[in-house]
Amino acid sequence: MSYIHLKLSLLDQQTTQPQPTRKKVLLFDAIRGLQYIEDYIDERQHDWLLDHIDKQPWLDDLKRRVQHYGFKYDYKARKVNLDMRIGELPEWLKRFRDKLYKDGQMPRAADQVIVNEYLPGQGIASHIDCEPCFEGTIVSLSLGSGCIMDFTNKSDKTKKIPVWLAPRSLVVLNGEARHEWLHGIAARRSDEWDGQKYERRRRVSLTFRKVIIK
Ligand SMILES: O=C(O)CCC(=O)C(=O)O
Ligand SMILES: [Fe+2]
Repeated sequence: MSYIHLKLSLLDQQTTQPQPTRKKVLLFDAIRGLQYIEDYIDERQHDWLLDHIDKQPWLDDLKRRVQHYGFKYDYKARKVNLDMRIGELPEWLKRFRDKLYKDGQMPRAADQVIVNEYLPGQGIASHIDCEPCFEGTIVSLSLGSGCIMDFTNKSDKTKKIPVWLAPRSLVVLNGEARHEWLHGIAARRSDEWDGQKYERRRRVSLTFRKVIIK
């Protein structure tokens, strides 16, 4: 991509999707334990992280591409154990793992990270992250495109709450948000937010977790 293209795509990003104006931390009355932090990382950190991710190999055994760090997660068996340990998180991820811990976003430092890539039209089915596999705090950092994540109440599926995830934002699931609500991203090419339609672009997310070793 040429410099001009890059500039244009950044400009495009600024004008076509809702952008964070100032640091905003949102708590949701309806979903206890859900926290949304805009501008969790700055643009330099965002680009640095994406750059590192794009230098690593991707797995494409799912509908979307993923990278697993620390431990491999078995989506079919919904399990993770010591046999699936890959090793320490790479240095470039440790920085953010440490930041999350120091900022108090995670009570224990993460030892597993999954990177998900979503091209326009791709999503992730509604789910609750494996409860016996991972501790009670799950954190997800968004890069690239914004998108809507839907939260659906586990015991009343008519309760569905959309949350806009802007690039560079952090979403933190604890308590009910972690255990009583499913989260998912619809597989579509655009999102409607505040009465406006936003075309999706490539989104990359990093989900930080602490594995429960039995
Ligand atoms: O893309 C995201 O922000 C969430 C990913 C997710 O829910 C997961 O990997 O379990
Ligand atoms: Fe999840």
